[in-house]
Amino acid sequence: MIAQLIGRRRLAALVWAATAGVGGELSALGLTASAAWLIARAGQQPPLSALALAIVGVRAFALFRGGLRYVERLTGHDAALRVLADLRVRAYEALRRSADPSLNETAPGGRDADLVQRMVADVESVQDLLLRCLLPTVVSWAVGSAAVVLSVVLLPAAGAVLAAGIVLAGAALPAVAGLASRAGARRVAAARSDLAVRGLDVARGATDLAAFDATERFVARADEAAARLERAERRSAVVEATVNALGAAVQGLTALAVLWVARRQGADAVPVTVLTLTALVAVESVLPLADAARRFVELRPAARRVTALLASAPPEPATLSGRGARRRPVPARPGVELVGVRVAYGEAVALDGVDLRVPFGRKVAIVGASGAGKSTLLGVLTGETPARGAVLLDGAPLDAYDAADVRAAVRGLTQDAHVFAASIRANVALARPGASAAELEDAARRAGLLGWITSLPDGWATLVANDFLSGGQRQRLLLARALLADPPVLLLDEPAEGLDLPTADRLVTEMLGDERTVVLVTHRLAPLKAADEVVVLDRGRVLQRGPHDALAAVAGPYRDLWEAERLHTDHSAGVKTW
Ligand SMILES: Nc1ncnc2c1ncn2[C@@H]1O[C@H](COP(=O)(O)OP(=O)(O)OP(=O)(O)O)[C@@H](O)[C@H]1O
Repeated sequence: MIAQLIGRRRLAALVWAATAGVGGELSALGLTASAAWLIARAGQQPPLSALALAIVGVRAFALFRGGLRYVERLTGHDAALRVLADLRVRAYEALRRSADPSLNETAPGGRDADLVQRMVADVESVQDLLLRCLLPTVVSWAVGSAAVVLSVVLLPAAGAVLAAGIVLAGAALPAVAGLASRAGARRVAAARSDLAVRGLDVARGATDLAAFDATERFVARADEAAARLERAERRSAVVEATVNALGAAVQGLTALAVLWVARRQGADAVPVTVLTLTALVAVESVLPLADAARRFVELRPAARRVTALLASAPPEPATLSGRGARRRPVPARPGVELVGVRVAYGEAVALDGVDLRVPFGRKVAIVGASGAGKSTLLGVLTGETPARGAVLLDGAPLDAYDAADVRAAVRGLTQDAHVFAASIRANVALARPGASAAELEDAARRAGLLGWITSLPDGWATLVANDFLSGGQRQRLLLARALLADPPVLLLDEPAEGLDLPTADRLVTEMLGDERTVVLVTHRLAPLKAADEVVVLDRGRVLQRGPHDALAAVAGPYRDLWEAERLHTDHSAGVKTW
């Protein structure tokens, strides 16, 4: 897993960093051992010349320790950042290929912003995996082993004791820390998500809670979740502190045991001092492994997700995007077509064998109950929603074109369109940044928005955001943006949502009078007399298709919907006039 994340190009840089790290820590060990030898030997008052080598050794080790630790930090961070930079590109490419409907028809799900965000966080966490898990593990084990070898050379029995201490502190404790951390992290994550959900309920539903006198009850629920989180975090902290304390105890006991064994074996004061202090430093050098194990447990799921993403992305077909690949230009008046299109989100099937042929200039309305698959169908036409079956633009699959050209040709007002916290002008002009004032005004007028804009004190410069607008204003602003983009195939998902019925019907009728191709999703049927074809979807399947009048004339789901709408409209009109 780690080798796949690092990639062969950066392996050498990491090996350098690990070598510098091992060198730095071995110098620290050497410094302790030579200083211990120097102090113990000096106590025996030998001639100064007998200490000369040790004095040079202490100085050299001190210099090497500082220098090599610096080199390790520098090369380690440099290597980790380079690995990260490579990984970002590889992950992005893999994400793009996985989400490209033309390349991967088996993994529908769309480019979900949350998923992308999580993937960014996952990739970032690889840096910690290298710097806080991989390098410390290599360095700690190298230094621990070197200390054991040195001790065995000086006194085999002391070496055996040190080896036991190192295995305890460097393997057993990290294993316990890792297991405890996994259980603790699970408890904390569950408690944190529970608190987030309950906290959001209180914040977002404040008005409803106040109206139904339920604020206290819901705040108490959130308090309970906060207390649970606190308990879970305290428990994790206790486990962590216990592991740290055990580490310190193992370090002290190992040094004492080495001292005892060395004395019992009748060793001289000098080797006893060297062995004891070496044991102290050697066990200390493996203590960070407990923290590395905890972090590894935290980071492993993210690393697995990144590895799986890199492994799962289909290879880029050379004919489509290889260097110099020639893509078809999108004609000015393209038709669109779906053949046997199927989209599934896990077990749930959103579209099931849908065929739809829309020659240029045709106006098609998609109707059906909530969840029937209408928005999914629009997503498939733009190429945003991966699908099985064929999605054709001017008779050729979408992957025969540049993705940007497809986006420019087939677009409009979709359900996930967003109003940015910016001026009205910036929001509308997003579709065509170079648009003239006249073009902006024309789009706003057609969307029924111009009157409102000119009535505002700051006009086009008025700052807006998703939350500041009424449903109807928001929809018209997004429609103005879609109209300014002026695509040959215009997709409209409930463009008149939030408007009063006469305005809504007028607006939709006007949209259906355009010269371009229009694919419209709507719950309102009255204006569909102006459509060439109405497609009735039910649970992802086409139930009926044909012109409005023909469908309304025969018994079936469309006539039921139409009669229900007429009844409702007549009733509303009656209530109003009465
Ligand atoms: N990103 C998604 N992940 C999982 N399921 C999804 C996703 N998007 C849509 N679905 C499911 O696919 C089905 C079709 O959804 P779609 O949004 O296309 O319906 P719709 O006809 O546009 O509904 P509405 O009229 O309520 O907007 C629904 O069952 C929905 O729950």
